[in-house]
Amino acid sequence: MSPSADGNQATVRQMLREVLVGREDPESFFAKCVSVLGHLETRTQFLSIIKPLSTANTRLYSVLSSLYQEYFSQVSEDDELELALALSLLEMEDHQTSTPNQLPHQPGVRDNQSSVLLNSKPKSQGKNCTQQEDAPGRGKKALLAQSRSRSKETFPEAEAHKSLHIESGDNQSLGTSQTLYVPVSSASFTIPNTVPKCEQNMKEGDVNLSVKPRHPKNRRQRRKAAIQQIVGLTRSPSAPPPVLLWFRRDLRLCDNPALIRSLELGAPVIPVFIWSPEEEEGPGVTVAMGGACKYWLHQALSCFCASLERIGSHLVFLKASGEGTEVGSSLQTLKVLAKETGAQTVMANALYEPWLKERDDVVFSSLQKEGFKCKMFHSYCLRDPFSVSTEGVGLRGIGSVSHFMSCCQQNPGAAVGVPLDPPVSLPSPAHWPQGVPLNALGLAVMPRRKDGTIIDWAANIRKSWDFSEDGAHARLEAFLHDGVYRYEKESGRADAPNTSCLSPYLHFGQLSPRWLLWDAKGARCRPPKFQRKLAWRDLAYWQLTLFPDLPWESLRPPYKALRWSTDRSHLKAWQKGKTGYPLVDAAMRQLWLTGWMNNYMRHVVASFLIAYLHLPWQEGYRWFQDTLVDADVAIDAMMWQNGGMCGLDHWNFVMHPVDAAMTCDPYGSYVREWCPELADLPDELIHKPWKCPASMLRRTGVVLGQTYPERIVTDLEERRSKSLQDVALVRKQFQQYVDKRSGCDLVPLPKRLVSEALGLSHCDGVVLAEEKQFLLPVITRMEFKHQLEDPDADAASNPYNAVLKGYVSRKRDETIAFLNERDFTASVMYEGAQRQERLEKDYRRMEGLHPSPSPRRRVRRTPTAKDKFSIVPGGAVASMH
Ligand SMILES: Cc1cc2nc3c(=O)[nH]c(=O)nc-3n(C[C@H](O)[C@H](O)[C@H](O)COP(=O)(O)OP(=O)(O)OC[C@H]3O[C@@H](n4cnc5c(N)ncnc54)[C@H](O)[C@@H]3O)c2cc1C
Repeated sequence: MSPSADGNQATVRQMLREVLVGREDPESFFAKCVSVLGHLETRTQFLSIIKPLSTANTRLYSVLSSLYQEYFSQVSEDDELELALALSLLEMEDHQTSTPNQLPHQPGVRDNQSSVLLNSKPKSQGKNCTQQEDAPGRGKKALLAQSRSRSKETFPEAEAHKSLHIESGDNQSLGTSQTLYVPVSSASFTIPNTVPKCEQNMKEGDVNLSVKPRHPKNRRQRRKAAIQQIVGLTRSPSAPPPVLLWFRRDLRLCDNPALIRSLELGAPVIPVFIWSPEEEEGPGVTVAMGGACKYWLHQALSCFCASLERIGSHLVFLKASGEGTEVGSSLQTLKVLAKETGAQTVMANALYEPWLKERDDVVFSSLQKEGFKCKMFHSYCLRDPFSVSTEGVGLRGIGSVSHFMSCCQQNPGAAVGVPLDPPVSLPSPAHWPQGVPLNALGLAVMPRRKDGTIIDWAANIRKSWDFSEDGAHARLEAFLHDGVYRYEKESGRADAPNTSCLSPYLHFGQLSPRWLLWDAKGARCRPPKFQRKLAWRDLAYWQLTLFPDLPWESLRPPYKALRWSTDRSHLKAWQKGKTGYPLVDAAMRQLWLTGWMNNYMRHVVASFLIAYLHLPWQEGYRWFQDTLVDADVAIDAMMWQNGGMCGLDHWNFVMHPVDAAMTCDPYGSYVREWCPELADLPDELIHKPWKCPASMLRRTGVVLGQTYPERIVTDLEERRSKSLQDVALVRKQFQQYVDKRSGCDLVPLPKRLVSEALGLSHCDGVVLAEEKQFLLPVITRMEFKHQLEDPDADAASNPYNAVLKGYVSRKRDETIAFLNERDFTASVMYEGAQRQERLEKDYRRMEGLHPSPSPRRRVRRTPTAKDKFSIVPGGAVASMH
């Protein structure tokens, strides 16, 4: 086959995708196919091009093959030409017949909508058609081309909205066939709020304008009826039952596999959102949906419903219902909905919180038992966390992003694939089920004061964000044009928007990680550090699937016994941004007012809570879950566990509340924005107002303890030492969880990882039966290892003191950036070399040979510290009965 033929076929395949997503109708597709491939090639290749549909979408396949059969079974050239003519003129036909007088006036049809369409009819329409009718002597391709360009000219709204064809009527002669344009994004579809849900169907009523066929047995008519079924917009009793498209945290049109797949079924689609707080919350203390998140969800649902309305559909809101006193469940609600609508298929995109996955498994298996077809798609993470395996990589370094990426590289699983385009229309059911108004879900209920006035705590959040999918794409675009250029080195800056601010959109699935990855890869500036952030996100979900208790239980057993402070006043001060440390306060106020702060600031406030206030990490987690608009159980819990010293990956640093400002807010503008009472202090003192001379405070109107709080703790060094000593104490107390050889903490492994480590299949019963606990040495902060040797030493004398001092951290950032430059390949090669060394060492030991001198290695840590301990332990699994 020639390259150009290859290219043509690729074009045709691309066009076929448009048919699948409803952007093109089968007849136009076939006509274009003949035009692109030519008569002969269409005859020989068409059937093989559409062959995949014979299993994937049988209805579309049969329509296309009947189009093909019909076209090529025409014996006479005249017939062929007539068919081509008919195909090419489909867009003209409606204007011949759909005049107001000719339209049967059906109940429920809103004239104002149809009139928009009808008014746009060109005056010269009759003439155009006559010209077409005069054309039989001309070439088929020319005719098609001419017809297309004319229809664009005369019906610009059709082109603009990529209209669907809703066809009906006898096509024997051009004068009697009918095609109605259904604009999918025009104002003519706006439904007044006052129209009840059932009447909102009337927008679908436009479709009903189609005239009943006069010769139903006519061959072409039958074919068109089939097409109508494919597009799913007919109201005939034989229309396929609707599909329930269950939206959860995938509130988007772009790159939504469940949405596209349900469209491909060719049935009406009923998008539904079910609010079930009990299911969402799961076991333990997840605070899965805090106040800020619920508010975002409310707004996002409202925006998404509007997006669906623009493509001729809408979102049905439901509160989970139960039977009798039973707590409302999604399963029950779906069953009721299926009964009401006659739906036999349910589709959704998967969620990975273990309790939600369990709920989904129960829902789908129970529906399947009752004869429903159910399909779950994967799109929330780049990689399905349940499919990530440590096989071939081992457990060494588990918890770090490099280890996780190694696992993904070694066990690639399903390809990430190409993002899917959004559909331009969504077929609606004949009858919409009765939902509840969005407000009834109670997601954005504001408290009231005693006097009845509303406390609108979300006013600033509203000002700070655009909650729509378009808003997500606008942010992404803005970031890829600007912030991305500074991301590699300056993403820690609090005073400049150098990060993407996409986290809430990713959390609610308004932007898919795959879409983000593709755009980031396609951008002119492609910092590996940014792309690795998506791996961090996946890593968090992987950890949550392995350790479902992640949001409330410390992974390292000894740390559960740590002595924490119970000082509620300190906690309150931290939450309200009144600690007396301007950098911490600015961040906490930004969080309260906008629902967000950048990653660096999250580290600063987390370090302050844990290392200096000695408050348990769970308090920080819970506050974040309630106040962040991107609050994400998996990421938040992983980060707070790491910050709280008990996660898989110890942070090997502690942020100092003043020194950190040298990196993230060197000129004090961030503090000035969020703590305006300090705005007049000079740059060099704005982060430590307690050092200001009294005269300066007077001049700038700052009264410590009045206009700005006094520091709630002043003995920072002592508090750090105390924190270290507490850790040393519990590590001594629970020695069985400390690896004697390396000094690393030992973490009990979940069964899934044990099976992988032992090379067993996941469901192998042997490991489960033996009831053994397997312990793995994990990344451990170097200063803790040293402290174990000298438990009473103070933090300052610890050579591995983890506190970052201003510019040292920037240097560290640069070191890491430098290492990251080689990106993943480098770390994989490094890991590979290390594995090789280990094998060699084991071999020598077994053979009784002298150990070979170890080669010099690059160590990934703060360059100033001496390299006595390695933070990454060996990966041997020990077992305890
Ligand atoms: C204590 C603490 C708690 C956190 N809690 C959350 C949370 O609840 N929800 C949340 O989305 N992020 C959380 N993060 C991670 C990170 O701070 C935010 O994802 C980031 O600040 C969001 O801003 P951005 O979109 O501009 O990020 P960018 O730097 O532009 O990164 C792009 C995306 O990558 C992902 N990402 C970035 N950093 C991380 C990370 N460390 N771990 C996992 N994914 C990451 C996010 O989805 C983010 O939107 C937390 C970090 C800390 C230190």
